[in-house]
Amino acid sequence: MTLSTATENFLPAADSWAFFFDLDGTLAPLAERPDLVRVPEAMLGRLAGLRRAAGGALAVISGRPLDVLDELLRPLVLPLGAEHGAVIRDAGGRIHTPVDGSAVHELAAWLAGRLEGRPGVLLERKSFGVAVHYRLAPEAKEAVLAEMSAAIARFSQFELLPGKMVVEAKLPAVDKGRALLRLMGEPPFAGRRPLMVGDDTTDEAAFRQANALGGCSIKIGPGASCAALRLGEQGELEGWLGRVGR
Ligand SMILES: O=P(O)(O)OC[C@H]1O[C@H](O[C@H]2O[C@H](CO)[C@@H](O)[C@H](O)[C@H]2O)[C@H](O)[C@@H](O)[C@@H]1O
Repeated sequence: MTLSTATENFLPAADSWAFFFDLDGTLAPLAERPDLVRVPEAMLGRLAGLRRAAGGALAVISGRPLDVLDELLRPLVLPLGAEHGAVIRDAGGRIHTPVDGSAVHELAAWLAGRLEGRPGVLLERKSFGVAVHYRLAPEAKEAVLAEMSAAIARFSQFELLPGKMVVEAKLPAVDKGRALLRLMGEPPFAGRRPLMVGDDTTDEAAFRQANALGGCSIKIGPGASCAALRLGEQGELEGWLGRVGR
């Protein structure tokens, strides 16, 4: 039995599980630039159906900022762990920001100066961190890593988080595992078993947390992972969700 087959056969009951999804590479296919990403209509429909079946126990935990997530998930308004959990919107719509991100403006300005004039390297500013993308300039990977390491040495309240063709600076006190734990502490998530679905190294903390809480985790695509199950590629998720949401 392949791991994908094991996932096919894993159909968590919507009335006793809580569902957590990463966005880029999970709910939406990756794109050349962050602003080109769209969550397909069919996927939005699946999420809406599963949310109904799960009594609202469905959230997105992503590196993206909260306003961007709302835009990408429209018309759905979901509980969110945005910016890797630095910004949490609970099921009641209340926003929690558990960390102090005041140094981020200085960090972003410093990085912008260092990276200026590098073709294909994109700096994405967030409220609690900065992402530097090199998907359009893969040859710049080492230079981006060097600049980000220099940034962390200078702004030591931040740490590096490598992702897919991106290096991020984020606050150490936040990760997707803590975001999942926080959301699981309240209705309608509390008392259920968590399932986390993601595709990237940035999802590993949430996979670990979901497993530790007696739940499960699904990694999309190749690469080492602590996830319990696997889907071969992003395109497989929508069909699988259709079977779970029934
Ligand atoms: O936690 P996620 O929802 O997976 O977000 C992780 C980062 O995703 C975005 O970057 C990634 O997707 C881009 C669009 O497909 C792609 O161009 C880039 O190479 C990927 O790294 C987003 O821009 C970041 O803010 C997120 O942290």
